[in-house]
Amino acid sequence: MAQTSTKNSTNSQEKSGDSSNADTATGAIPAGVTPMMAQYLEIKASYPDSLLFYRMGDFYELFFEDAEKAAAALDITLTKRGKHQGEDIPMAGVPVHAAEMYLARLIKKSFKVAVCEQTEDPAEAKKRGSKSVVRREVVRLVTPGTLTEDTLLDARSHNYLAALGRAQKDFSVAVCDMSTGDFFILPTNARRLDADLARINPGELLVAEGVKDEDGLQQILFDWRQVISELAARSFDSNAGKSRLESFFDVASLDGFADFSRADLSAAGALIGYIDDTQKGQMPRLAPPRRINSKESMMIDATTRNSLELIRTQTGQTDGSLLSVIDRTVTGAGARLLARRMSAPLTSPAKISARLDAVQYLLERDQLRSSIRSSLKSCPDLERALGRLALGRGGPRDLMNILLGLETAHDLKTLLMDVAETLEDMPDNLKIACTDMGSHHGLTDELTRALVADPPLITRDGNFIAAGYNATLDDFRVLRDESRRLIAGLEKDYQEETGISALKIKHNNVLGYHIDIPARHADALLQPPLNETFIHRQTLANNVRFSTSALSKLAGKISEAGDRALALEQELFHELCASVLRTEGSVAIAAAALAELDVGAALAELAVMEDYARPRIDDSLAFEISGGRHPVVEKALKAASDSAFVANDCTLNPDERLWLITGPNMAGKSTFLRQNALIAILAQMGSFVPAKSAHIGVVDRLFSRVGASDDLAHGRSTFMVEMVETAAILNQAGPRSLVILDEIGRGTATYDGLSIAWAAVENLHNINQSRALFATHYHEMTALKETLDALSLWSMKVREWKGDVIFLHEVVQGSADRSYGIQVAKLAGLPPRVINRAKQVLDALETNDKEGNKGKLVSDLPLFQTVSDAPDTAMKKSSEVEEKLRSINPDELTPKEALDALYALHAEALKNE
Ligand SMILES: Nc1ncnc2c1ncn2[C@@H]1O[C@H](COP(=O)(O)OP(=O)(O)OP(=O)(O)O)[C@@H](O)[C@H]1O
Repeated sequence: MAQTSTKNSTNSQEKSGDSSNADTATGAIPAGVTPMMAQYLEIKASYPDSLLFYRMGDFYELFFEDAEKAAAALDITLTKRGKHQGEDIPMAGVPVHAAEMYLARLIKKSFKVAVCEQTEDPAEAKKRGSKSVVRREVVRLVTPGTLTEDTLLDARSHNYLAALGRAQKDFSVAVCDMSTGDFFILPTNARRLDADLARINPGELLVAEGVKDEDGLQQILFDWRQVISELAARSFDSNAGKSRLESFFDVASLDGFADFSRADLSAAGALIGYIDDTQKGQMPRLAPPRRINSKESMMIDATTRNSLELIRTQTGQTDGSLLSVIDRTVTGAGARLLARRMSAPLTSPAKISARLDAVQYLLERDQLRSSIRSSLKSCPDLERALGRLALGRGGPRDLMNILLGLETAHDLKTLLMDVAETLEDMPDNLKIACTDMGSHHGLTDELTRALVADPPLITRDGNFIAAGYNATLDDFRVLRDESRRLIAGLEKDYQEETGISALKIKHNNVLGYHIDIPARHADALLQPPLNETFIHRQTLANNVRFSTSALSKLAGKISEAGDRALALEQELFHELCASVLRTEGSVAIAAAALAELDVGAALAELAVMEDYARPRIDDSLAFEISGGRHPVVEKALKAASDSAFVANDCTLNPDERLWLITGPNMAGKSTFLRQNALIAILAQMGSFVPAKSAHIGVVDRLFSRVGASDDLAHGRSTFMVEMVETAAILNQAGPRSLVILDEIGRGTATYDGLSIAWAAVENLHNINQSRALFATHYHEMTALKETLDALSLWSMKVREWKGDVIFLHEVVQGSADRSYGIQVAKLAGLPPRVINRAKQVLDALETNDKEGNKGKLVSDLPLFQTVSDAPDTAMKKSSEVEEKLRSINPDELTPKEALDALYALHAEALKNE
């Protein structure tokens, strides 16, 4: 709803919108500018790139260009408010109580919003003079990477703020999630940067001014242009960064955390500086920075992630991605951890096995797994509640969430310890989780005593501290409640005294407590003797209102008791927050342990429900998948109750590490290629895999190029995109890599395409020596078998039946003899005329090819020959139907005969299909 009113504005001068030249706290004002507008312009000048939400009473108002942008983005009314230098001031406004919703929409559209609040009481401003303006300050800059509110965030994914630092040739990306406190630093280099950014997938990326236009970086950063915020180069100074980190973590040296490079310090310093700027000094809780060695995880570049549809599909949906299909987590934190693991599969067999051990343990214990999952289901988001409390944006419900989360941790720890004979029986990761869930009795006891069962979201109205927790609060409340009882008594007394049983004591915001009687009884109270007690306040159409000194006294007591109770509750709230934050480190560790358990139990559940097997991961170069399946395609087939998914083996051992796969379109090549890449990712992230068995020598880099499309934003054609991506693979892949290539060279002339594909396979085989799957339509390439030892030929099995093709989706040894392109085109519904013509062309091409006489083709197949000389049967038949139709005279037919004729024609038409 459009909101344009300025009701409840706080200061008469602000409302007037006149062009007085009065002085303000902000200094001299140019002629024709109101004091309020002068204040606005001064604040706005510091935030040129943000929309300024300027607080006016119950509204945030936007002016000038900001108003125009916000009105268009939010679909709210654009109106005018006063004049500035003779021109109307465009204005739009949003109510404060609904501001979060509007903020969410603006942030989604990549705006930044500076929230400017009134920071003094209007009464104070008035003391400075009737024309003074209420002091206002920007209290927060809301940007895509600095969100903490549940309403602005997706519970199941991280929202990362990242900063790209650099020192000479070294790069580093510092990353944090302000809502959870996660903080890590990823050293990288120009070659890995693309993959590392894709792994992080930041909601906002901070870079130094000008960096995004530099050669080499331009291409990589182009994909992130929507989320880039440019900062002055000095924000990335590594010395300043070091000091900032030391002061943020309150340490004399950072050595205790890790050995940070200059690039790390540059990135992390810019990140902390930006948080400080946007949060106006109200800093979030951040875990000490972990320095991650990117070699510890499988390198997967942006194109590969995109083509494999890991977290999102190529159209940007979460539904239909690998993550959506395997995610059985029951908490937001668990879902975020699972996504993190999928984004960065491990490369250490020992660490992978440790994760798999935990999954297996929970897989073998149905009862334990189900108890863990049902207890986690009702567990609130401990990490985010803690994050909000640390930022001073939390409320009583967040305290309750901390309590419930810690109680769940305690229950789960007990559950796990009960099941295991000794702690030693448990796999290491679960043992660590048990320890991490810790013991927080002191805090949970305190919170249990302090909080009511269902506390409100915010502290404003009080009533969240339980009775019995604080004696003084209890006293205030008794007083408050007692006074209420006294009001009821007073009402009764006055009814008796006046003889008016309709007399009521009511409360409203204008008069406070007052006596309300129907107008017909009013006279008695307006005359002696009652008018000595009852003081007239207000006459309405049907009611008259009075006050008395006794009532005013009582009201004063009530309000005082209420105010004091509220103030005390707020104080207690801050004390409780402080207690939580004193142990924030261990609460955060417990939260992480809960997420770990959720992921372990979810992957175990997945393995049981979907019949996944535990993969064997080691340092060899093996890749042996037996009975592998594609989890997403399998699910889609199940949902459509279509035919069952056909499982396939894949063995890329050193002596046959490159599979060349031929077969028609639609036969399942892409599915097969992708499923093997997905199995490698699932295995190395520590999940069981959709296969009968899997033995994988750790894959350090995964490359996938499956189908390309135009990249208009980059100004690249399909073929160019394909070549850029292929170049990246051939330049970077090594023996530990897994490469998936589908139909390289398709986008250009046949012989060019074939030559490129040919050379690419030779390079993969001889130079890269990677484990690779290469699908192609070029049957000529099967000749490579003669020269490349480790290449083996495979094809997709199909069966021909009455001229149609049936896909068996089975990968079999050998090469395909034909493409079946025309049969597939027929299945796709190309008109029979075109299919028949294509068959003719194909026959002619094949004959001429055999005779080595391509030039003859054009003369054999003049353009319109088919239509004139050899009208295709389908066309001829439809003429017969037409002729029959023409011979019918509808006027002469009985209804029965008409129906019979219709059936006959229909049957004829079917025959012609
Ligand atoms: N193993 C399988 N079992 C059952 N159905 C399958 C299997 N593999 C693929 N399919 C089905 O066949 C369809 C086509 O598969 P896919 O896209 O992999 O074929 P393709 O050979 O790569 O075709 P194109 O060359 O046109 O891309 C899939 O959408 C799926 O419905």
